[in-house]
Amino acid sequence: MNIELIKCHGSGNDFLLIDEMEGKLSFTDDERAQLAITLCNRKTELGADGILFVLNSDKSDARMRVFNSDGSEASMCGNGLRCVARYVCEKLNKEEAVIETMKAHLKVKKQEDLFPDIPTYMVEISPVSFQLKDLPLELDQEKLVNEKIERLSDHLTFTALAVPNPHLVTIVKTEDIHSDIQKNLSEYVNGPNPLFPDGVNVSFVKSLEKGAIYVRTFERGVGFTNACGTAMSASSLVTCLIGLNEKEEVIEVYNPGGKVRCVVHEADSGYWIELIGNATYVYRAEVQLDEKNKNQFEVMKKEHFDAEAVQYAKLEEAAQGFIRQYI
Ligand SMILES: N[C@H](CCC[C@H](N)C(=O)O)C(=O)O
Repeated sequence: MNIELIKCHGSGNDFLLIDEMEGKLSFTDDERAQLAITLCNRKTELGADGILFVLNSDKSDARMRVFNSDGSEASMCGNGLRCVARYVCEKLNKEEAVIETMKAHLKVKKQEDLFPDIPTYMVEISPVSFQLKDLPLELDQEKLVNEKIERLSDHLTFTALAVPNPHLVTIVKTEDIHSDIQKNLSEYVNGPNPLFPDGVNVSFVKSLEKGAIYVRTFERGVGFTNACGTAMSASSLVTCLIGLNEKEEVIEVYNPGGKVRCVVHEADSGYWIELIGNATYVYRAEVQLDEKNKNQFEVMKKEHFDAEAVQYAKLEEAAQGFIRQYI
């Protein structure tokens, strides 16, 4: 079977985008999970943090399903949704669209370039819940906002929220950003444990200055990634809750892969976050799957988007330069 795909990234969080809208391709959920495990393997010619499947939607312009590199499906992916937003808007020749995701139909919209010649999109991150049952987090309380979890740390305080995928966020000092604490804690809560039966994305956040934060995330189903869009959105909201930043104001969110912008909103229906950042194409490829062995494939063609790589490298260099002043 031949599959055409686009390797893309949002702030260095990279994905393989596969279009199932044309009807030439249609996979079962098991096949999607197996494709994610096989094609995201970084020991192959491809490799990525996950796969974005773009499908038709009865009610919206398109539908996104996201599978982590371990084959698990997530309810949401912020960086991936920006890549899907670009793909669908360009396909339908629109400046904005609505994309169906597992828990919501979300607005997406082309934005002014975040940096010269870098395709930039805004995506809506919602619904947001602080109910521990929505992660789930097994604690005998309704919410966890800036509180200790003794089993995880004797000095860190955490906030748990679903956007709607599950996030655990802690505001740390510089020394904790580079320590093994995050790796050890994240591997525990994403293995067999009494707290997070479905695992959780774990973010360590450093406040750089008013309106600027740094977020490093260990992603459920992946591990450490260059960035996690839902985590940066969740982290921005947490910094507003604890008074480091303001709702309705732009927060520059730096990460190991570059930077994005978040704006936290509070509506009658609850919080939602605007996540604004790049949607960069890396290459277009044609892959031939081995019919007999689902773990084997051959890359028949690969065409790189060289100009986009050059432009994104400039953004990344500028972001790293800013970060180095603080961390
Ligand atoms: N690993 C996440 C899904 C991908 C989210 C991330 N890549 C983003 O940009 O939000 C989870 O299992 O909840």
